[in-house]
Amino acid sequence: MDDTADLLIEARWIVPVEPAGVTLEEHTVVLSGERILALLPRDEARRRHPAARTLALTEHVLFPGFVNLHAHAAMSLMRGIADDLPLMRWLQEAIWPTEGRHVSAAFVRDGTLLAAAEMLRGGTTTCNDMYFYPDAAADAFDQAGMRAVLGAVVLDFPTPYASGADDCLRKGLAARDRWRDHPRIGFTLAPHAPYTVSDDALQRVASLAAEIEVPIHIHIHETAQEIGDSLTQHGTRPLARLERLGLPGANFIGVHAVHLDATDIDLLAHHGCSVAHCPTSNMKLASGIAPVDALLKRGINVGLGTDGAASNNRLDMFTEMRHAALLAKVATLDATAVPAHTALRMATLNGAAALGMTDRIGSIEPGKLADLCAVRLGTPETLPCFDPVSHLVNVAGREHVTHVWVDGELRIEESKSLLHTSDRELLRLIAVWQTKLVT
Ligand SMILES: CSC[C@H]1O[C@@H](n2cnc3c(O)ncnc32)[C@H](O)[C@@H]1O
Ligand SMILES: [Zn+2]
Repeated sequence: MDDTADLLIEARWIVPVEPAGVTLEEHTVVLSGERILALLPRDEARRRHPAARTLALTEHVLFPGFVNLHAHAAMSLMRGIADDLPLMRWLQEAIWPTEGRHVSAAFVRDGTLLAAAEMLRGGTTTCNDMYFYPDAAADAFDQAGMRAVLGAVVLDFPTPYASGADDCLRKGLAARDRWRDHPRIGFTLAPHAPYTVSDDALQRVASLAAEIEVPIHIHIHETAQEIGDSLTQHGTRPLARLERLGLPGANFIGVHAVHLDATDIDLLAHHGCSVAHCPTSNMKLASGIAPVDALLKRGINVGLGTDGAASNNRLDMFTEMRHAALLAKVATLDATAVPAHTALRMATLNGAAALGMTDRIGSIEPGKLADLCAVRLGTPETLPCFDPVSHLVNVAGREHVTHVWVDGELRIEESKSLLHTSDRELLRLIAVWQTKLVT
């Protein structure tokens, strides 16, 4: 690594997330190109690196960019089209028919540009996405300058994207090949859910994921109906069926994981699986409350996701942290469940861990990539501030984000987007889609 310092970011507070529980005052993050060179007391950084540019964030907290561990970015074009429905009616009566009529590579590219703009403005620097046309989504994330992990989705029925599971895998692997050397784009295998993918296809996913060394990203145990249907159709709970087919392992990201009994939790812990907790989506679709406190106490890695904007209806990791913390307290009747520093770790380092990326992102440590977010805590509604981590979860929101870096590149400056696609052009694109979707 080149050790020429380019930029000194001096902040009132720095929360590196690792080591856990540490908040540094009057420190500096030293950047060299796309990497973090050092984390030093302010005066020492100035002394050691007198030639570097300096950015003084005098009333801000600096922390690692959020890792959104589960999203369907392009669904932002369907924000608000189907509120107040439970999951299966939401999918079958509203979402799948709309997807059937409108989803195309252009839809995914434009919808993902919209989502990336929203996520970056809210401090999210990495998105673990799952949607049709991952190649088009990768294009959009690349253009926005975000880091993304795209799911090579697998569904066992025909969609506008593919004729079935084999076609999905062929297209997903081709997309992965095209993006193989890109520094900010990665891939997972993403079977949609146990109830939409056959045993044969799931087995193929398990062996392929081991062969090409990518994570498996799948919705699991989202509703009580999913468990009941699986027992009727397969004679087992969904996770037990996936275990029989060889899917759970350290590379397994189970999304939602709401309806878990003791054997399910044992299984997740035994195989070293991760869970993507989506508290807002789980509340909005009335799916239930995931037993996050119990999962964390069993040592299971739990990250946070927004799900898509059609079931949330925002892509806002501040909201997810707050909902995760509050839901855990109300579910356990224990006010100590999911304290603020745990919620922040779930939204950053735990997401990176689920994706196998802790060597690169998720915390502010020398050698890691400079994916960073600054939040201003100097406004009347954020003062006084005794603990900036408590404020990030309980007080601040995405409206307080001022600066966001991805790979050391400034993407949001003084709350203004520096995106490749101008705000005006993006709004024009979205207006065209809105008209199409209602006709
Ligand atoms: C295979 S692409 C993604 C597919 O999943 C649908 N979807 C979005 N949110 C959820 C959810 O919470 N549970 C299950 N399926 C979901 C989306 O509409 C696409 O069809
Ligand atoms: Zn989802």
